Amino acid sequence: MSAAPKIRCRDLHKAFGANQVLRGLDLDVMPGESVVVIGGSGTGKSVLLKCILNIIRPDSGSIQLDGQEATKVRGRERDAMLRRFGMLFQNAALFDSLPVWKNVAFALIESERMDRDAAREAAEEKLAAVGLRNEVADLYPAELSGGMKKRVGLARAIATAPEIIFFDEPTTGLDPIMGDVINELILGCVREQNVTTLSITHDIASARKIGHRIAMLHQGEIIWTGSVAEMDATDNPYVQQFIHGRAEGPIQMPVRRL
Ligand SMILES: Nc1ncnc2c1ncn2[C@@H]1O[C@H](COP(=O)(O)OP(=O)(O)OP(=O)(O)O)[C@@H](O)[C@H]1O
Repeated sequence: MSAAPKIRCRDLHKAFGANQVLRGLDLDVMPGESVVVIGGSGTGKSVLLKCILNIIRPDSGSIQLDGQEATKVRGRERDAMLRRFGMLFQNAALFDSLPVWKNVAFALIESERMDRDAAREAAEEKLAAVGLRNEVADLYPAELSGGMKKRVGLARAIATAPEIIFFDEPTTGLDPIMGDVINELILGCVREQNVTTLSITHDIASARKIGHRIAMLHQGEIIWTGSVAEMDATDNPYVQQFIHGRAEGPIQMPVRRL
């Protein structure tokens, strides 16, 4: 691994009104590294991804991609930056009105102006890479199971051969076996395409499998980071509570007692 991070976040702050979500967040993701951000519901994991994707503008702080400040780019420069990313959304976010192959080839057709035949061929190749047969190419998203939708979402995320892929809850809503199939596919993509990935998940089994490094987000900051083995060995009470899913501990969930 080279010494310069692919993604470098420093002292990120983001509030929505009185709700201080990010409060001085620092995070580095090295080239070819797979980092998984864990943390409770509403801690700001999605806000962090959206800040890096330049969908939400942080109030202050810096986000650098290969050393280039990402928070300031606008217009075409921003579009060019976004094209370097692939994204697998939590609900796969497929276009219901388009057949599977057009969903997969969407960016190839729209941004890269690939002709129809070449785009179809590329889509079928990516579908095969995620274990889906050609017959699926002409189906519509409504005809797919949740696991198939995730695979199609993954095929779309890798279609443009991005340098960085974001995975937003890649296994949520899937049974453990299909969840593991998706984890394996993610690992395969990371290995074969040498991409850098940043994932957010509640699923500790998934984090263990796909993460070279785990980063725990709590109260707007990354409070702990380390390998899976270090996560298991740490006596950090926040990490321990989270990975063991205990209600009791330093992390207080805002629940109303009846
Ligand atoms: N566009 C927005 N406008 C106002 N508040 C927002 C907006 N986006 C997020 N928030 C708030 O920011 C906080 C963090 O939300 P976020 O979606 O990042 O949480 P999360 O860690 O991804 O949670 P989960 O694991 O439940 O998906 C929440 O309190 C949420 O209400």
